[in-house]
Amino acid sequence: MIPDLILPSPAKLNLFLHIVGRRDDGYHELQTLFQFLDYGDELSFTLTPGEPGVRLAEPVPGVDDEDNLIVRAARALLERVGGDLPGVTIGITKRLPMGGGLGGGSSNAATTLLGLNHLWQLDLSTDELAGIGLGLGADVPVFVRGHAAFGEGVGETLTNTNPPEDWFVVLKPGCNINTGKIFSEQGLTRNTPRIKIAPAFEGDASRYRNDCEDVVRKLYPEVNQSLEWLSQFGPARLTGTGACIFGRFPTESAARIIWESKPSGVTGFVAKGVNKSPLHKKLTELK
Ligand SMILES: C[C@](O)(CO)[C@H](O)COP(=O)(O)OP(=O)(O)OC[C@H]1O[C@@H](n2ccc(N)nc2=O)[C@H](O)[C@@H]1O
Ligand SMILES: Nc1ncnc2c1ncn2[C@@H]1O[C@H](COP(=O)(O)OP(=O)(O)OP(=O)(O)O)[C@@H](O)[C@H]1O
Repeated sequence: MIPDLILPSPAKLNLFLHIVGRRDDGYHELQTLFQFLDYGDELSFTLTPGEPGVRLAEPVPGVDDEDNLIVRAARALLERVGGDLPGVTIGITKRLPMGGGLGGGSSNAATTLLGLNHLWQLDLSTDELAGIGLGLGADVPVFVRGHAAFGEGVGETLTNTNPPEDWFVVLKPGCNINTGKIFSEQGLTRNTPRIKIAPAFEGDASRYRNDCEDVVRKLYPEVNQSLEWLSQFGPARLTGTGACIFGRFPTESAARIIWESKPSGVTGFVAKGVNKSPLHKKLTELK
């Protein structure tokens, strides 16, 4: 069957990630710089008027359909709008590693919210969709809003910004990292001084860091080794709570030269940093 809509579900990088405090409910307050990559998963939406409800064309390996953020996003939207809507089957081409710090699941949730808002002609505002998204995960709102941003709170307070659109080598060390585990580590830095103004770009690499990096390096030697290798060519950093790491390069060819020389067995990809999400670019083209 030909899908009614095919949309990208891009990755994000945390160009830096500072932990500046902890809320009473245990969640950590962050200051982070989000940028999108022109690389990610793809979702396809096929309306099934004779068959109500939401279903996945195929399960994502290792994730129960009921827990899948795509299904949870669609159900949250249905709950918000009620009414009699045509059913939908959602297919996924998964390229982003799970537990990689690239926000794959969160991005899938955002693409589902925006895709169904479009297909079902719901006309919900971005604020409403970001609000529904926040209920699904802290990283969902930035994917719903679709612009590179300085994130505060748990990532829901977003100020648009325009970091340079450099090229990145993203490496996936051979381990999956559970976000909750890293945030519960005793040795985590939790008191980085707050930055007062949203940085226009990342600037001086030594001033901004990923506060999860030291803990992750100690717990996962694979991440430590990959960071040591990539940092030979310039500053290399962890995204989110890992496991992926990235190095930035001014041109595609510079990034590809490093990519071609990576140690055998290391996976990952080369992608461009973009300040407008590929999802929003596609939706604008459709309008
Ligand atoms: C690390 C980031 O990727 C940075 O963009 C995000 O903050 C993580 O967001 P996420 O994947 O949506 O994380 P969640 O699935 O909501 O959180 C998993 C667990 O990590 C802990 N957690 C998460 C985010 C946060 N700001 N503080 C936390 O302490 C909580 O124990 C939570 O139960
Ligand atoms: N559609 C989905 N795609 C990927 N993971 C999903 C999905 N739905 C639910 N999950 C669950 O979410 C977990 C985190 O996956 P995700 O790909 O978002 O990790 P991540 O890149 O580390 O995210 P973050 O950067 O937000 O911490 C997975 O281990 C999986 O159990």
